[in-house]
Amino acid sequence: MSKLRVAVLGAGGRIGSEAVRAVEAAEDMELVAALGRGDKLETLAESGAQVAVELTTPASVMGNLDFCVRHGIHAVVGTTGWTDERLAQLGTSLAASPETGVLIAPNFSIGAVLTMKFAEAAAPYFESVEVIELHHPNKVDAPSGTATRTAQLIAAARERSGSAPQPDATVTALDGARGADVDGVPVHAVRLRGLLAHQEVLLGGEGETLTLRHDSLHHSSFMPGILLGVRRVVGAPGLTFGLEHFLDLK
Ligand SMILES: NC(=O)C1=CN([C@@H]2O[C@H](COP(=O)(O)OP(=O)(O)OC[C@H]3O[C@@H](n4cnc5c(N)ncnc54)[C@H](OP(=O)(O)O)[C@@H]3O)[C@@H](O)[C@H]2O)C=CC1
Ligand SMILES: O=C(O)C1=N[C@H](C(=O)O)C[C@H](O)C1
Repeated sequence: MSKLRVAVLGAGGRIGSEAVRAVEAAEDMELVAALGRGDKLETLAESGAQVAVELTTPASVMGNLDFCVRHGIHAVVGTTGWTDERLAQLGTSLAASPETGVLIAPNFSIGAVLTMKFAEAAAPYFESVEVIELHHPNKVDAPSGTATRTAQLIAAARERSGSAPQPDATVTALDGARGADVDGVPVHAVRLRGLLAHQEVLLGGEGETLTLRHDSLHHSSFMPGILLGVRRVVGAPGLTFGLEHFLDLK
């Protein structure tokens, strides 16, 4: 069987460099390009890549994806910064290249995907829900893509089940004291030397709390998800948002 030809964009970065090693080690894949900032995207087209793994920055991702989609190169995207406007723009590009698949995964680690699922399931049963994400201090954005997605899933689940707005009688003396508001769910971002990528979902009801916590202790936690995404995206035209769609989760 021929190997999948894979390129990594952002190959010199924290997660990109780990992805390069993971693709090189995968028996069913061949690393055909490893691009950093300043490398010409034409190299990507010339490499014959079937799939590009996009792990750059929110400022670079749209241009890179536009190039990939125009050249019929499938993409597995971990880069953050997704807004409705950006997704609509990507949708327009994909409409012109309907065979091409793009997976955007706010988080590639199985534990983080499960935390999102559990939070979504639990949210309607508690009056209060807050999300705390904790990352290394070199992270470029806040809140994390994972926390934003988690809060969106929580809010949608509560809306579907007719949950009341969260109780909160606080009058804040300082802006930001209650975190960011993502669809009505408070999201707090911690940046701390020594951490990698962590998240807690705090749920509170009458006389009880439930805490869901996930810890990525090493960038290797994201690699099985990236490799799964590469294998599956070639058969999934259009946009897939969230790795859960490629997992057999009940
Ligand atoms: N979905 C997931 O599971 C995960 C997602 N992420 C996300 O991935 C992204 C990268 O994170 P991280 O590795 O920590 O960040 P880094 O800053 O370590 O890496 C980003 C890399 O991309 C390079 N780069 C920037 N622009 C381009 C470009 N146009 N073409 C090619 N390379 C480019 C940078 O080069 P230079 O240094 O020269 O600027 C840098 O080497 C972030 O958005 C992060 O949130 C991270 C971990 C897991
Ligand atoms: O920048 C990181 O490190 C991470 N970014 C992603 C995010 O913003 O959710 C995924 C993970 O949290 C690591």
